[in-house]
Amino acid sequence: MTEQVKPTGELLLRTLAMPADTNANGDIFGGWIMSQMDMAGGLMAKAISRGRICTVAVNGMSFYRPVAVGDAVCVYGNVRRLGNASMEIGLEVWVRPIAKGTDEHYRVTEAIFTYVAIDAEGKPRPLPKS
Ligand SMILES: CC(=O)SCCNC(=O)CCNC(=O)[C@H](O)C(C)(C)COP(=O)(O)OP(=O)(O)OC[C@H]1O[C@@H](n2cnc3c(N)ncnc32)[C@H](O)[C@@H]1OP(=O)(O)O
Repeated sequence: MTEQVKPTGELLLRTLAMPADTNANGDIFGGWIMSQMDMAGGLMAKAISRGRICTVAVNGMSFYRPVAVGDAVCVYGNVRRLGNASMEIGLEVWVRPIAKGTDEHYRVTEAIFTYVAIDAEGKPRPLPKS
């Protein structure tokens, strides 16, 4: 893993890791983190496509460091590729362990999520031109 000093992309979502989101080790459950990423990327995909979307693929998912209860969890996104109906969005999760009272800010997870713009019948629709 290459240590990044700052996030890539736009801040899409900020939330707090809660006790209900822990796994058997007492750390935050990876599925919860993926869900936050999907929501954040989905927000960006909806804005780009100006309408309904669905998630079709998740690639290159890497978990670098654990997330603890009380951490501020921030999801950043950047557009990697726009196709006819599809959108590849690079997502990074960064943590601020605010409960520790430090200025630390580090990347814990990244992945590329692919979304497809769909119409009311769930069929792919072309992305708007501008
Ligand atoms: C919140 C949530 O959404 S949870 C996740 C739930 N997700 C779903 O229910 C999605 C289920 N999948 C589907 O309904 C269908 O696969 C659809 C509607 C997304 C796509 O239907 P398809 O018949 O595959 O459409 P088609 O072959 O025309 O592909 C449409 C676009 O999606 C892309 N695509 C489809 N499947 C994938 C995939 N697995 N990975 C990457 N891109 C994909 C295609 O490359 C194409 O991109 P382009 O238009 O930019 O060239």
